[in-house]
Amino acid sequence: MTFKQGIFYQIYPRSFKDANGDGIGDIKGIISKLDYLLQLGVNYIWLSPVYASPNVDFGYDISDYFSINPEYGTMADMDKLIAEGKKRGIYFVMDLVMNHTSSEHAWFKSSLDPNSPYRDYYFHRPGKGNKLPNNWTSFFGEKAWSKNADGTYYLHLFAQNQPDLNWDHPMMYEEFKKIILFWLNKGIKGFRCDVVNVMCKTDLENGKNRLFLKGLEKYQSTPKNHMYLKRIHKELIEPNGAFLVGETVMINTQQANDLLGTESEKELDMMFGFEHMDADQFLVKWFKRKFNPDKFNRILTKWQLELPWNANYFENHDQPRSVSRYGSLHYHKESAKMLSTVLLTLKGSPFIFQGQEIGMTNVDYKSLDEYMDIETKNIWALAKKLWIPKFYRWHMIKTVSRDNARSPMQWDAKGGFSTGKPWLRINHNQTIINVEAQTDDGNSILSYYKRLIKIRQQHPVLIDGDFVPLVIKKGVFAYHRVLGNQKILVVVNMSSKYRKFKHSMDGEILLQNYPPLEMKRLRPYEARIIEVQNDQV
Ligand SMILES: O=C(CO)[C@@H](O)[C@H](O)[C@H](O)CO[C@H]1O[C@H](CO)[C@@H](O)[C@H](O)[C@H]1O
Ligand SMILES: [Ca+2]
Repeated sequence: MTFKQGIFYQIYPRSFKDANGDGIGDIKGIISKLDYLLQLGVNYIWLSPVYASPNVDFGYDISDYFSINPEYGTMADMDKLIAEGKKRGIYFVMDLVMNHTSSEHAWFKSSLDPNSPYRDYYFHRPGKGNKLPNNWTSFFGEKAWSKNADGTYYLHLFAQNQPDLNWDHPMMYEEFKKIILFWLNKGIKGFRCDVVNVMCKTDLENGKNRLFLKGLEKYQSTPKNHMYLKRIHKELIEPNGAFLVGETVMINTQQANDLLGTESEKELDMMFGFEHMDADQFLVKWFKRKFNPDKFNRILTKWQLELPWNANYFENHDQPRSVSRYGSLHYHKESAKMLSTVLLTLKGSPFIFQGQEIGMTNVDYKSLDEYMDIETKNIWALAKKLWIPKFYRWHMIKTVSRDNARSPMQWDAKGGFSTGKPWLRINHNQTIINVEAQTDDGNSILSYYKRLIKIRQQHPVLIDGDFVPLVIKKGVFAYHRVLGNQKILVVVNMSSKYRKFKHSMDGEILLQNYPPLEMKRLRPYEARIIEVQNDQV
């Protein structure tokens, strides 16, 4: 099973399954659900960080890359998880954070001493007069520098507890070589590389004036970044038959192709782009605009046509739930199935985020203290400072907060996630949206995902076929996948209105999310996968 043939499933361990009743998901909980993932048809699990961490950014602030966060279990549990997965033909992709560590990491603690050999593992710099070393701002809407006790400052593109690593330091590659080989030797098959295209800084001079992410041009996909990715892929990944999927922010298709490298000098094997995620925002994600499906589908089509292979996703632990964002709660089942139809028939590796397979929605929290995400709390405070009225601040976090994705998995109607009090409240709609209710219901979203994954595995055209656009109009999105004499037509309606579709839909219907009906019009959020005659060959 190559990464190109596999179905990927992302687990956010803190919210997946709690096995010891402390309200926090853990590795034993994941082991207990491997058969569920096997039945769903999953081949690879991307595991968000389980390393030791003070949890300021819930794992994306790593204090020790060689040990497991005790809340999630032990290294023995991790070895068992990998072994139990292997028994079922399910392999693991670890999350690798190379841009920053936790400020609790031994390297950083030691680096606070100016004479420490670790001093230049980070960017400790003196201020300029009473000013910060430069004007850069962080991804979490703060200044990108924080003060050390000795009056100097250190750089952090994310939270102040996530100091950036200095990849100009000759030891940095050696350190991550040890980390990568440690986990590859444990039998994992690949890495999801966190914000992997911001980790090398050309210099620390002031950045151009821009509303958000001042300094971006100083660290986005720099030449040194490309050099390190080539080296990691050639010296560590290829010799171990592994692969890299990169989280690559703020890039266009040209920059994406550069980050794929070349046949002889590979960098990333695939990556998560963000252009489709930005289709429903003004400037930044906090200012939402009405979802325009045609804009969304034009962006998807561009990436389908301009990249040889994509890592396709509509959800992850940083994004709101797709059925709430791109679908409809009124047509909950139909729209969740429609979105999955596109996700699993686009060219590239499909990534399903935990709970997406049952149509989990954005959370129904009523007050700020129900939210746990540092970025959400930062933005609330920043918006308050900017005099944004309370009703709109509330609208911002309700629609955009990352906690929309992180509420505990809904296994059954009354708390299958944990016997204890969950670390983050479960959505009250677990009474109707849960795995147990959908498992034996042939018409459920879960059953649809299972059939869809089978169809994908049985039709090589859906894996290796060319993507041939046909229609993007008024919410209708249609395209062919073509491989030799195999040809499949995918037609979906991403709107709540009935829509005309004038092209032929003759052929064998492999799957649809509505009962069959001889009709030229598409019903709200309708989706059809049709095997058609390939009259071109
Ligand atoms: O959610 C975002 C900002 O609003 C994204 O830009 C996100 O910060 C960015 O995609 C990087 O995300 C990754 O690195 C972060 C820092 O490690 C971590 O908080 C995210 O969870 C992770 O996916
Ligand atoms: Ca637990």
